[in-house]
Amino acid sequence: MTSIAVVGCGYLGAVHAACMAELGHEVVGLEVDLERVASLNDGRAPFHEPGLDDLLARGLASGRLSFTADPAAIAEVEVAFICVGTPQRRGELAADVSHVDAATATVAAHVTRAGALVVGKSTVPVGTAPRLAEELARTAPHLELAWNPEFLREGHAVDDTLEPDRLVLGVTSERAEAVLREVYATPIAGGTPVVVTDFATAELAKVAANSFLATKISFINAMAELCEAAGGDVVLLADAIGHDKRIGRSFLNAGLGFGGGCLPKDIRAFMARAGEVGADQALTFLREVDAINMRRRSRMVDLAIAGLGGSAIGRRVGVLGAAFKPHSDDIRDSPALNVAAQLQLQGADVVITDPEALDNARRLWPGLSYASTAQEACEGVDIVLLLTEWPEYVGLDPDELGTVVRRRHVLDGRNALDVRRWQAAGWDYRALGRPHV
Ligand SMILES: NC(=O)C1=CN([C@@H]2O[C@H](COP(=O)(O)OP(=O)(O)OC[C@H]3O[C@@H](n4cnc5c(N)ncnc54)[C@H](O)[C@@H]3O)[C@@H](O)[C@H]2O)C=CC1
Ligand SMILES: O=C(O)[C@H]1O[C@H](OP(=O)(O)OP(=O)(O)OC[C@H]2O[C@@H](n3ccc(=O)[nH]c3=O)[C@H](O)[C@@H]2O)[C@H](O)[C@@H](O)[C@@H]1O
Repeated sequence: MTSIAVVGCGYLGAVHAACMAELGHEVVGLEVDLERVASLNDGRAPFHEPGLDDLLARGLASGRLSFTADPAAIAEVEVAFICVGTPQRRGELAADVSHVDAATATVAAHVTRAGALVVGKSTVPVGTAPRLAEELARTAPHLELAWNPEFLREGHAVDDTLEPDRLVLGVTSERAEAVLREVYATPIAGGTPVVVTDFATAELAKVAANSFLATKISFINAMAELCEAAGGDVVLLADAIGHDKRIGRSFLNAGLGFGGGCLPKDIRAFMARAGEVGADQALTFLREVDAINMRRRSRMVDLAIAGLGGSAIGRRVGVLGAAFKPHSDDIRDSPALNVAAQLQLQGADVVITDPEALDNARRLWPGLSYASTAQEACEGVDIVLLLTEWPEYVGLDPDELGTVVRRRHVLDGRNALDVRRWQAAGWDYRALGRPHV
């Protein structure tokens, strides 16, 4: 059992803290947001993440898990994970690492145990770890730094943490590696591969992985543009190339593209950092990845307006989905909300529904209208837009929904609906990258 602090208990840190307790460690989560602390100590995840409430309940009941805003509580820990946010800086591509700096300073000031390991998990620009290590050497020489980037997906965060595809340990000593191998003894014993690296490789592995995933999505969305121009079907195209084991079918789902709190900001921060370290040309392709991705949102708006007869003014639009992807209530850079807001700005009366993200959406876009069910959102609408492929929307009965709409016209922004079924129910079905379905 290792005594652990997790600093920053958002989407990453709350899951990490609960999972570390599940693995048998003694964990204190340090979080500046008092509401978040109270909710976590009550066993209620402050956001939607499948399985997290159960884990919190077990951890709290075991007495091995607690949350606090008081940094004095982390004095005796052996390992302090840094899990605070690294958002895009306003008006720039680069990441804002000020929270990481502040969290590291808090750990330096409060962890007193000699030899304790400070472990960065936040996604940072390459070069951050050596800078923080120097800072610690000056301010808290009794502490050592390691970098252990996190690859979990929202919506699958618990499983991804307990059984990760791999662990990347950026370390500068055998002792640091040994401490981290002890922390992750259970997944390692279960077969999780471990890649031990220097700091730079560990930091780069994270943004390289997200850049690759973003590139894969934009590649298939570029093919969708081609299909729209040349008459192909991007879903069949993805199947056709995805059967090639060297390519693989995952992350080839064409549609509205990627959003969320990570892929968009990470590729931008990576481009900005490449310039700073003198590799100006290396990542210019990511600009195109970003541009292809953003073009899908405009294309969706154009298709919707075309479906409304050329103007959105005074027309009613029902939107299924607000979260950036299913199984999450995260609306950071949500393609669905972006499209909904653009249509509203063009004069449509847009009503949005989502099983988990409505409260977050209301806070960010109070000017849009919201409904708690698909039927309510689609009451009297001229067009239905599927923008987040929640299973409950994919499984909707087109006959039943057809009774509440004004026109049976659906735009599938995620290529997720059963085309034949919707067409058989008399719906005019349109999708991105499938001009002839
Ligand atoms: N959300 C995700 O699925 C993943 C996120 N990441 C990375 O993890 C980092 C965190 O991301 P999220 O959890 O999504 O962000 P978040 O914004 O949900 O959570 C950050 C939390 O840190 C707290 N915080 C800020 N400064 C603090 C301080 N000095 N002391 C204590 N708490 C503090 C905030 O109040 C907030 O609750 C980012 O670098 C992100 O790129 C990596 C993998 C997955
Ligand atoms: O750094 C992070 O925070 C995380 O970012 C992503 O995870 P996440 O943002 O939770 O979601 P993804 O499942 O990657 O989906 C991202 C976006 O891409 C879209 N997407 C995904 C797959 C696909 O084929 N097509 C597609 O448009 C999704 O709808 C969503 O908007 C990565 O998958 C994680 O490995 C990483 O840890």
